[in-house]
Amino acid sequence: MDDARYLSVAGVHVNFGGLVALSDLSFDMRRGQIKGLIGPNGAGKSTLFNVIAGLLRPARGGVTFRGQAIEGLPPHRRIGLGMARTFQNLQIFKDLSVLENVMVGCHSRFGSGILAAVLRTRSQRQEEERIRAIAMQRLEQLGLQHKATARASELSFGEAKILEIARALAADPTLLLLDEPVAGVPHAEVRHVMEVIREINRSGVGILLVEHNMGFVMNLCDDIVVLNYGRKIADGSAQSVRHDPQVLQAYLGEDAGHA
Ligand SMILES: Nc1ncnc2c1ncn2[C@@H]1O[C@H](COP(=O)(O)OP(=O)(O)OP(=O)(O)O)[C@@H](O)[C@H]1O
Repeated sequence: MDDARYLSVAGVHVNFGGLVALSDLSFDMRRGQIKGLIGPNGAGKSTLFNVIAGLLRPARGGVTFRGQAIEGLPPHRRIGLGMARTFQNLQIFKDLSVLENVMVGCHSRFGSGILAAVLRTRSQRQEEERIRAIAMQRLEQLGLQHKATARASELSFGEAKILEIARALAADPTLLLLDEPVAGVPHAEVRHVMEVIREINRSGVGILLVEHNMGFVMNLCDDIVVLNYGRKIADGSAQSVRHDPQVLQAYLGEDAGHA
């Protein structure tokens, strides 16, 4: 397998009726890197994310992950290959405990059949204990273990976002897709979320994230892909992207539009 093309998007084209959402979109992601996906509103970021995660099939083009073509593969099969994701809007179970929320994420890795669930066999109980232990490990890794028995609804917004990341991590991915990890997170908690993501990355997990918070993206990401009107207009380090005339134009143009 080619580490430089751990994830590879090639010539992806998506249209919704007459609207072209992604046009001949290509980029590669190295194994273990943190890559950001940015662009003005409507640029195609969510569409691209959904193509990579398997919620949307491109009209043309393909996606390979760890050398394997995955377009057409449903999301749960991608999890099996080592790809997990979080969502733009919080998708936690507020009435479950923090630990139980993470345990839900582990179930994509394990799975005694439905009969075992009904009979609650010995092997199922053992499996549940294993899942509980793994979920607890994830909480410890992300510094949320002290909240394990709290209801998810009691968490701060930043902690809830971290809980969602912990749940995705429970599937033991090698690539984590984060959809706006600090959207709505109060300024005071943003740095903490950034540290958590860095820590996950240090443990060997690659991160691809969509985010509007520019300071967050510039600080955190090794590389950044910039989209505008469904096309890639830049792909490189924060330093190079920050000064790219096309990128400046895309954002300034948008500001001018809102003025
Ligand atoms: N299901 C859909 N049906 C029709 N048009 C859609 C659909 N999803 C997205 N679009 C359109 O495709 C384009 C790209 O949308 P997308 O949501 O991918 O952009 P984005 O960069 O994620 O935007 P934002 O930053 O606002 O979330 C937009 O013009 C949007 O209106």
